[in-house]
Amino acid sequence: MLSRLLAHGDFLNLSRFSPDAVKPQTLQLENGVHVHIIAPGIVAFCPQTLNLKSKYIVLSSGVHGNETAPIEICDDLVKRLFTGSLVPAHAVLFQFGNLDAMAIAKRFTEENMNRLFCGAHSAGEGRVNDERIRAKQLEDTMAAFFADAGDNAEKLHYDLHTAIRESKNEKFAVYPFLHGKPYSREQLSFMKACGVKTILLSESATTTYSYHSSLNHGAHSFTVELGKVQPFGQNDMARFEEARNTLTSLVCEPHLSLDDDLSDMVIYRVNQVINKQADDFELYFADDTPNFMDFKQGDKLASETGAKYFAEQDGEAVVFPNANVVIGQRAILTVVPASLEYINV
Ligand SMILES: O=C(O)CCC(=O)N[C@@H](CCC(=O)O)C(=O)O
Ligand SMILES: [Zn+2]
Repeated sequence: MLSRLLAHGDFLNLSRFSPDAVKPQTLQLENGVHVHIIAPGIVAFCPQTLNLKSKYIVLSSGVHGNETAPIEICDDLVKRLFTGSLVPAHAVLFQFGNLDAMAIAKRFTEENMNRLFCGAHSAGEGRVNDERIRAKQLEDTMAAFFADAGDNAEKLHYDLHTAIRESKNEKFAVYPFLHGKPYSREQLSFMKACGVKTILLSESATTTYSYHSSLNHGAHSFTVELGKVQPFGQNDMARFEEARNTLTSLVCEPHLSLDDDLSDMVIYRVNQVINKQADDFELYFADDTPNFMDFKQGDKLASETGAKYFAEQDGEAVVFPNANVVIGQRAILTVVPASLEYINV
């Protein structure tokens, strides 16, 4: 395994197709970088020396198995770190989330992993499926990684996804609920440098991975949506060049110079979180309606036995509409325009 990893860095392929060969171990590359192989799909790289300015960065991808563009970006970074063509300036943990779902090119095998964080993996019936077990492993390995950071180091978590449908704003990020903590102007600049100029303020508690790391580790965290679901190898990676370059700089440059001009950022806040309550939940717009399609006040958005849902304001837009979620889960978010002043940055 080692010779293959050092020659090609194909950690993701090994993890996917020969997981038993991926044994936990720490090695040191010729350039002095320490590599901690933690489990299939989970690996950390640490520079030979860390200092008070070192960042602790978690890049998770593939929490949904068919969201391939970010998996390909992270696979490429991991390959270049293993083979020494990139040298990290900060500690970075890569987590390729749902290896089983990648194998079947599906969002998940049994249960949506991105609803299983903040300990939800162990609630109710407990860790009864592979997604629940893996969500706990992702949480545990993140906790161990951030524990090394101590209290003062900057902790970052970008949970990289792609949307199921087209989006009017192709790249966007969900800023998890901060419970009154300040929003970060620097983080918005970082998103902009990634080509992500649309930000959606969640403003409520969830059990997503980015909310978990924000709440429980005080990390600067985002769910980042890069384009639309495509099979492996079929992404137009040119569309994600800014994200790829900026993530590379984040990992490899001691200090990032970011453009502080946020005037072209588009900020939305969530207005309605519509959870599915009945089997007959139905959307009232076309299947190919893109994310951020806006409606007029009073337009009917969805219905199900016992409830009808309407746009409450002119310009209210839908994000992540999905009638096929399980009962109790989010079937639509609606968002309304907000501003930088609204979040005081
Ligand atoms: O396109 C969709 O419907 C879903 C894309 C996706 O996986 N989005 C994340 C967002 C998580 C968040 O709200 O922070 C998800 O639904 O898990
Ligand atoms: Zn996703």
